[in-house]
Amino acid sequence: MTKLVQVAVAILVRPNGEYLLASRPQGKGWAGWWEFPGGKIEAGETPEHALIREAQEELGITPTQIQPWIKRRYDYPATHDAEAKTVLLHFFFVSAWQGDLSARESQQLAWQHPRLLNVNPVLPANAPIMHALNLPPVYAISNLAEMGQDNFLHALAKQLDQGLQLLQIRESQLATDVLAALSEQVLKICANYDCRCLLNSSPEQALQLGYHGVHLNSQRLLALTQKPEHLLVGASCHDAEQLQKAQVLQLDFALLSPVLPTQSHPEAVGLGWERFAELLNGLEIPVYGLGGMQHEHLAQALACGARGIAMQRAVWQQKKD
Ligand SMILES: Nc1nc2c([nH]c(=O)n2[C@H]2C[C@H](O)[C@@H](COP(=O)(O)OP(=O)(O)OP(=O)(O)O)O2)c(=O)[nH]1
Ligand SMILES: [Mg+2]
Repeated sequence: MTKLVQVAVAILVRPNGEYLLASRPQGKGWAGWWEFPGGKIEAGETPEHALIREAQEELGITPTQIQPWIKRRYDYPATHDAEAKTVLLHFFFVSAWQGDLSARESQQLAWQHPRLLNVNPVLPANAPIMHALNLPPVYAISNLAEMGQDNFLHALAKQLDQGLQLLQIRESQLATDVLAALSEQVLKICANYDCRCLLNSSPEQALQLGYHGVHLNSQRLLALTQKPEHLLVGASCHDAEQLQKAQVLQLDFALLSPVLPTQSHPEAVGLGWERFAELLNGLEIPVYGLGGMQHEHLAQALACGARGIAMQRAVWQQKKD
């Protein structure tokens, strides 16, 4: 039996979304491969303590804002420079720290833009993590029925100014020509920002209207046999089977709902955080929680292993700091 190694891993994130990777120094197994700073949890240590100690040892900094994220198990085979082992990786986001960051173990350090990874190879256990980091923590969903078009476009401009990076236009009630006109306006506004837009519709219509992506409802997901090409693809899921399907088709992400009771579906009982975390456990596809979400639920969603939260109402209200 291979041994199980518990590891604390720090994803240092700058306000602009860039995160830090480090190369594994010579003399360690998998030398030269890129990873997040971190290391083994020692006997008697909590994962948080290990995270702080490793950040001090490897980078000379003390994390001051720590957010627990995904736990991930991975079996490493034996290689020329390392024995076989199973790791349980405890990932944390670190968004603030004290001290000047420096490479204390003669490792190379590289800040990475979430969508332009320019170092390689990255440790294989981290592949799904890199996919998740391609996506921002907040996914906004349009709500013209309640807001009207003018208010929506106004609120959209405000959110883009505040850093919104992922948007779903979900307006199936609109006539085709009205949807086309709205889409043109939305895509034009978003083109000035780093925001990707998905249309909740068929892949064909999303492509035809010039969207970056398509968001599939669960019916479309269940009918799908292959991931549509040339589009970012998300799908709405409500149970384990649908999440599995989204994962098998290697979609870019899934939405899981409703996490909490919501105005949109007053008859539905929310999954609750515990069940939400259970459904995400071991899943490799990034997932957003939807249903009753407010900005302040983000930390809880991350702690359940989600990539973030999706919002159709609270996101259009002014963000609280
Ligand atoms: N730090 C870190 N380790 C990772 C990541 N992904 C991943 O699979 N691992 C694995 C590689 C190693 O098998 C294990 C970390 O152990 P390590 O040997 O680097 O631990 P350490 O920094 O405490 O170093 P050491 O002095 O004990 O050798 O976790 C990652 O992103 N960061
Ligand atoms: Mg280390």
